Amino acid sequence: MEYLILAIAIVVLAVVAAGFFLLRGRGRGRTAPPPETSAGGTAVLDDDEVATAAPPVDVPVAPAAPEIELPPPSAGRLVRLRARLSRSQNALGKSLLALLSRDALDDEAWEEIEDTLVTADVGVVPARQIVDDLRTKVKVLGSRDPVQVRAMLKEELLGQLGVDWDRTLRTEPHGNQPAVILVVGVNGTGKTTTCGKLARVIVGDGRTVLLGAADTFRAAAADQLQTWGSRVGAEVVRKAEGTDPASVAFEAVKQGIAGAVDTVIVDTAGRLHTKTGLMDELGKVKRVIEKQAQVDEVILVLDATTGQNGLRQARVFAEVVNVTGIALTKLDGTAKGGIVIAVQRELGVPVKLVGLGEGPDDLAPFDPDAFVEAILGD
Ligand SMILES: Nc1nc2c(ncn2[C@@H]2O[C@H](COP(=O)(O)OP(=O)(O)OP(=O)(O)O)[C@@H](O)[C@H]2O)c(=O)[nH]1
Repeated sequence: MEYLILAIAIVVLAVVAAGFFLLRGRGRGRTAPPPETSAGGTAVLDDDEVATAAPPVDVPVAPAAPEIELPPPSAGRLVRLRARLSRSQNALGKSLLALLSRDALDDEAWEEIEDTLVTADVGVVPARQIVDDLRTKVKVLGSRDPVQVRAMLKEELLGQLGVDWDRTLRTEPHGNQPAVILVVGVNGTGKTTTCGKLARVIVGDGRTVLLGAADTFRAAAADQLQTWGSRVGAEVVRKAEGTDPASVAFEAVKQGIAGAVDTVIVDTAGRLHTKTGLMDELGKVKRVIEKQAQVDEVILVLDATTGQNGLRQARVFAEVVNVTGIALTKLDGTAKGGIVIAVQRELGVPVKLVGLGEGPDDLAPFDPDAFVEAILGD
């Protein structure tokens, strides 16, 4: 009996002990799990914590500095743009070659050749001279195979374009002064665009440029120039609309000297109502620049699509300022490439630059050989 009571007591004790340990174990399972971490080790906050966390702070982002572009150098530009030149001028070369290759080169054929040249804006006098020269050459040549005819025409066109002109654009600083380029021309010819493209050519050649927005007639012209300048890191000097253009030109050259810039390009207005006003203004701009530095180039911008009208404008500008070179724009938009011959003859100054499109790098130094090759095709 005593044994039975002892056994029951042991069983009761065992059950009580088991119950105690069981309850303890469950309580432990209810303790908060350790916080999870994201892959980066940052604690992931639960909803309550999110509600009490500090609100996100807007960190001010500095405006991105405009990216400075590095345009291609001047060398080889016309070769790169040759396709564009061929597209616009090839028809002229093709018809001249076809006419010159005819079996019978009678008076009628020569007249057609002359007409083709006049239609391409070569000008009446140069067209007649080209025909006379070609007639003599054909007589000397005797037989005419296509290769000979092409070589003969190339020689004649090169002679008319003038291979001996100095077409160097003086953009290099001298002494401790920058080169100064004054850009003149009627509004709409592509003057401001040419200033911007020229800045790219010079920067592409490894030099520094400052642009002077002396076309104070139109605020948009200065804005346009500013956009061109900022793309290549060129400083732009501008003043309020209506300011005396000469004061802008003066300031631009002054800053160019102070900043040891290589080249200062000054854009001018062309929209003046009287020729006298235009003369006075351009003359003053030039004189004021010359108080501090020499003007190395006066570039006249002409729109190739305006033909004889453009030549008339050219004459007016040439009377006002001593033009040292011509920038012929929009040559991609006309088949009348003969204007190069006409304008050089008219003004007695060389075409130094040609515009072949609206793209920022569609301005090239003029090279007669590449030009004639593009006209004649392969
Ligand atoms: N197709 C073609 N368009 C050109 C060329 N050069 C300039 N242009 C365009 O001609 C238009 C007139 O150019 P601007 O530079 O504004 O003319 P602007 O003479 O300076 O006139 P303002 O700015 O009023 O002084 C623009 O749409 C140019 O993109 C070129 O070589 N080919």
